[in-house]
Amino acid sequence: MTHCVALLGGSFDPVHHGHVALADLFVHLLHPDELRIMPAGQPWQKKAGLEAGAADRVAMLKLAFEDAAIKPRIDTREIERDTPTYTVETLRELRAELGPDASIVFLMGADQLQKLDSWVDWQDLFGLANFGVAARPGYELDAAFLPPAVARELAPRLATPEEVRESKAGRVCLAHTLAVDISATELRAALHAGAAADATERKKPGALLAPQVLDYIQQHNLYKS
Ligand SMILES: Nc1ncnc2c1ncn2[C@@H]1O[C@H](COP(=O)(O)OP(=O)(O)OP(=O)(O)O)[C@@H](O)[C@H]1O
Ligand SMILES: O=C(O)c1ccc[n+]([C@@H]2O[C@H](COP(=O)([O-])O)[C@@H](O)[C@H]2O)c1
Repeated sequence: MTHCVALLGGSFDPVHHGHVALADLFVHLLHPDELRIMPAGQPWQKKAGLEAGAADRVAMLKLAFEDAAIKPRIDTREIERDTPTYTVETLRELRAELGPDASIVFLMGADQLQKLDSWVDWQDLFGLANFGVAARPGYELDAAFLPPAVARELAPRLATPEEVRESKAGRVCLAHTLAVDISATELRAALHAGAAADATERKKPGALLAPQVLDYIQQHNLYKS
């Protein structure tokens, strides 16, 4: 059986139930040998920058995934790099480390697929890894709603989870069943609003992330002011 590594990259500012559900879904679909979580160092498309520091984002990831079906390795290489975070660079490194035969599956939500053609050297990504893309409320997975260049690139690559698991790169599995309407943007806003959130229609932070992560945020005074 092919050695399979599922990889979830993200800003995780902070990690929330949507991230854990996305990773869990693909662990169940792919049965990977390894799950890696890769916090971005300098996610260049997030123009406003990140609010929490790298050490806090890593600490929160460890807490959020402590009960996961497969205990992930938190891979900090993108944080240690002092240049903007380009996935193509990370996947080149990983391919060199894992060898030509490993199945690498980069996981993402539908919002990222919608703008995949804005990623640096995006067409090279398919030579390096497979992709597992999950539905996300507010974003379409259907080809008719994707940028035409992305839809064209995807069409011949669509595959079942079993095919992706046994393929080293170039295949894409779409998972339509995820429906977690949570974003870190909304979560940061709820945390900043604090007690005021109780008096509004806003969802409470406790509904959006793991209790141990919320405790960490409160103990370390993150997302205040
Ligand atoms: N609710 C969700 N459902 C499906 N995928 C998600 C969800 N939230 C995040 N993801 C995916 O997880 C990865 C990392 O996301 P990220 O850390 O940027 O969180 P975010 O909630 O999108 O953050 P922000 O609101 O700050 O943009 C991305 O591939 C993103 O598509
Ligand atoms: O390589 C790129 O140009 C690129 C552009 C946008 C996003 N990404 C990656 O996609 C993942 C999710 O990004 P984000 O912004 O939703 O946290 C994370 O691993 C980013 O490094 C990568």
